[in-house]
Amino acid sequence: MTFAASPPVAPQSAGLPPLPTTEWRNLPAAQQPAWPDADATGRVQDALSLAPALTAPADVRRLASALAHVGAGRAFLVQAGDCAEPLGSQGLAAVGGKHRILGEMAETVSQGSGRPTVTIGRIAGQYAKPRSRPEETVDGRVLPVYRGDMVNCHLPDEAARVPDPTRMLTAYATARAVLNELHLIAHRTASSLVSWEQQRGPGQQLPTRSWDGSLRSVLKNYGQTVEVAGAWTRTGMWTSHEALLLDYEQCLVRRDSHTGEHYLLSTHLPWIGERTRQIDGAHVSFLARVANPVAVKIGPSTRPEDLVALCARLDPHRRPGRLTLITRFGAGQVRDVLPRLVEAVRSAGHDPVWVCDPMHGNTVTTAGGIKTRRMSDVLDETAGFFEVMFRAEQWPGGVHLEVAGGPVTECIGDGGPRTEEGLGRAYQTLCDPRLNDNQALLAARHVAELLAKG
Ligand SMILES: O=C[C@H](O)[C@H](O)COP(=O)(O)O
Ligand SMILES: C=C(OP(=O)(O)O)C(=O)O
Ligand SMILES: [Mn+2]
Repeated sequence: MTFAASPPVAPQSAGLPPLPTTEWRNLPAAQQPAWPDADATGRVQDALSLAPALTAPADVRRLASALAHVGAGRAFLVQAGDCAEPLGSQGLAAVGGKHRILGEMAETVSQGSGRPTVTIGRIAGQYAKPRSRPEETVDGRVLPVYRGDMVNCHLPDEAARVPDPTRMLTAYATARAVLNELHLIAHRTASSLVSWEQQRGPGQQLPTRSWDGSLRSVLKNYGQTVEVAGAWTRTGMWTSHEALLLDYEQCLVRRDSHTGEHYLLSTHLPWIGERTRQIDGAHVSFLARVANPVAVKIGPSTRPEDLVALCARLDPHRRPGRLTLITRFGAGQVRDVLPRLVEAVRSAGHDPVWVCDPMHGNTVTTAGGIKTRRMSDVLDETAGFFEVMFRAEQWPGGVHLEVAGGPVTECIGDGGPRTEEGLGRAYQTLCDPRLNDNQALLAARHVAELLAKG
């Protein structure tokens, strides 16, 4: 049996408010840049609106179906990648490392859970960043803050920090190239898996991970090898990013002529960030209207009644796989804050996918001004999330991590620098500190153990 053969998930958009509409343009939109030239921005938007979609509705629906299986406790989700992806050749060069580490993490988790792992990258679109403050001081100079490569440049220079709308075109082109690279990697991996499959001797274990997200690869709990080659012909992982920059995202909404639904085809899974999840804000209004599965980050200040309102707005028909809640409370708060939110959501009759982001509630700044995270906090918040979920008899659906896919030194602790002094060796992130390969696998093993225990 395969997930592909499972009953199809009902169209996500049945009963959703219609598109196209510009309603969200009249609503407050937090964290948007002030483009200096409205005409230039308009020309970029015209070009983007005519450009080919980056993802396909059928693939987006397949992800919704996979997430429905996660929600039902039949699979686990690993979502990971850069905090802020770089544009251009640098972005492209990072794809192989990301694909490799996500695959290894998924395999590790599957071995612990005995379940398939749905693998989603923070990739091919994670180019815009919300920030805590509009300005920062670098070497005594006050500068507008870096807002992601799609908006401005990270270099500490006044001119470089001016928002440039043509960056949206470069972002689109980079996302396209990254997706193409993911397809090529998936094809290569498919061929080698098929030949390995043909040569393998009796009793040899098949891999359990499902790189392509279709969950049709070799799944312990789902019977025999099924159409391995067919299953590996897509991207190798699903894509996701924070749908932050509405001037870009709204240009990539397309109507699916088969179903009449409107999809945001800049990605498979768009999410709303902690800083833009206002119930009456533009981001919620926008994503409430698209047929993709959607996610929302929720921080420690989330009130149960606000979360229930968000669930009602984003998933009024309570469709399996439609809504993912990504919790990011910090190791010190997860055990206090999460139980009431889980209870409120359950009592309101919603059944979202619950995912733990043990990174964003645990960011600290060193005395020298470097942003970092401690592995001990990352592992502790993950453990707290599992404890709370198991106690509430809810499936802990997945983890959401920032990983580099290389030997960076951005987070302190096991598998990386022991102290702050070691951070400078290979601190390369454009925004938040990411796990290196050792730390990412450590986090995956930790999850595997927690799953096996639970
Ligand atoms: O993830 C990226 C966010 O932009 C980040 O966590 C906020 O970072 P800041 O506090 O440095 O602005
Ligand atoms: C900004 C981010 O997260 P959050 O919205 O949870 O702060 C992020 O995921 O990079
Ligand atoms: Mn981040």
